[in-house]
Amino acid sequence: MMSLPIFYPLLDSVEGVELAARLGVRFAQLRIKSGGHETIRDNIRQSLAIAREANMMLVINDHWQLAIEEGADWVHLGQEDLIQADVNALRRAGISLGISTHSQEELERALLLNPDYIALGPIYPTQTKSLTWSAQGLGRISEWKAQLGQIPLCVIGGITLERSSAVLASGADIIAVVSDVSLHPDPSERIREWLSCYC
Ligand SMILES: Cc1ncc(COP(=O)(O)OP(=O)(O)O)c(N)n1
Ligand SMILES: Cc1ncsc1CCOP(=O)(O)O
Ligand SMILES: [Mg+2]
Repeated sequence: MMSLPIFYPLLDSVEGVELAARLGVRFAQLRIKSGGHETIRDNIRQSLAIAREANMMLVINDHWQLAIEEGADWVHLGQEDLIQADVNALRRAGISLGISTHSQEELERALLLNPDYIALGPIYPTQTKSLTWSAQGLGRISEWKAQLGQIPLCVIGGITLERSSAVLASGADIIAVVSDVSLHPDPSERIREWLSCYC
């Protein structure tokens, strides 16, 4: 299993992808939650072109069909996305797959799909997404890690640079962040700070 970068920002626009690529981020996600089909396609196409040029791995969230059509290398799917998704079609297209999990049952279901990373969240309370799951806490990270073998463990939810050492010490391999970058008064500076800790 390939080793993936620690810092994994989730971005909601082509501009965000452009900024991350320019600053040297190596692994990022395009997470667009609204907009028409063709607008989303256009955003995916532009973002993939920017990422390719910068040699940045870009994960497409949710839009697995567009990801196949636009030649993406990575897709992230949640449990509800998996109900509709054709994972075999993703595999035939050579696409690597990250899957969200929040419970033991979801983890067992996700592992059957041979994922390229497993995400666990929310580790801490988050304002970014309304979830029925409460904060998992650091103990769950170690529990997940013990079951994953070589599969990288990505953690998400309320994680800040200040909390990063604790989640890594608990067994996380990858740290996904939204608001620690997007709500920072200076997102470029925050990305630089993350990269100075985890290049
Ligand atoms: C790295 C990572 N982890 C979790 C998620 C959440 O996926 P999902 O549960 O499908 O929710 P949405 O992001 O689609 O709202 C993620 N996108 N990335
Ligand atoms: C999409 C998602 N899935 C679980 S928590 C979360 C949001 C993470 O955002 P933040 O880093 O701002 O807490
Ligand atoms: Mg989703």
